[in-house]
Amino acid sequence: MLEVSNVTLSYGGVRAIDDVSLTVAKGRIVGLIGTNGAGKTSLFNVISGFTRGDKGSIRFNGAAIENVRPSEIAQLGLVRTFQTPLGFPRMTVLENMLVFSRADAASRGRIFGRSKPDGAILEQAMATLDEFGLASRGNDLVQDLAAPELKMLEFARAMMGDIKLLMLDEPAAGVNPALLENLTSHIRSLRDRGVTFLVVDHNLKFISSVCEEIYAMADGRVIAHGDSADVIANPDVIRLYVGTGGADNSLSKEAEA
Ligand SMILES: Nc1ncnc2c1ncn2[C@@H]1O[C@H](COP(=O)(O)OP(=O)(O)OP(=O)(O)O)[C@@H](O)[C@H]1O
Repeated sequence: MLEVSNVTLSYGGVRAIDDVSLTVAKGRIVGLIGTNGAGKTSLFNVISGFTRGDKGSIRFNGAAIENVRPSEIAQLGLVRTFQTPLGFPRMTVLENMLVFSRADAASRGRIFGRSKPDGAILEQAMATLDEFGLASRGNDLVQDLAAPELKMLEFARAMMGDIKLLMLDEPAAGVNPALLENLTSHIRSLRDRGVTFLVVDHNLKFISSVCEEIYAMADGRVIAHGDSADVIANPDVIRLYVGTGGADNSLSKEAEA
């Protein structure tokens, strides 16, 4: 579904991505780990079109997307979230859902000062909010949401389009254990409904429990790839995390277990 081949990106003298190749097969939940500055977000930015790589190719369902704009990439069904959830803080939760809907402006209705939103779109938005525990927040302003609710909204909003591949950037950051379980079950159920995932996170316990396959990056390069359990137990990966005291240290504990 997603094929990243030999992608390189430099910021001045810093090589943020150094000849990275990565594949995400349809229906998989793939993790991407690495300590701070490893190049994970830069890679997300290049895949989703927000940053143009210096070299390399990216194909999504067979189509070359390395020179395609983010909005067009999203329309192809490749959607990403951000470390800091984006949104329209002075609009309501429901309006934010409608903005992200794939429907045309007329169907999205009153957010553009026109008629009421199309019933089917509204129904989809309400059902999705309900699924993500935000049903009672529909009429509240996004600026009044608590951080975990904002995370859930970002996830819910992404579901308003016809998503094929969802790239999650640190979904577990700042999320309490109960919500994390909730998030994990959302990811699994969406996968069962046909969504493929690429997930970046520092919480290795979360990543290794939700992902079947992991890529590990360091200094812009892929240093390990394989089944989650194998990558978590990989000596280079352990050295990286133990050496920096990075992430939540669950890596070393899991590897020892
Ligand atoms: N806009 C930028 N300008 C200059 N350097 C940048 C820029 N964005 C990233 N970098 C550098 O590129 C390297 C990779 O950064 P990146 O944010 O992709 O890493 P990361 O693995 O996502 O880290 P984190 O886990 O902290 O988010 C780092 O050395 C970083 O300082």
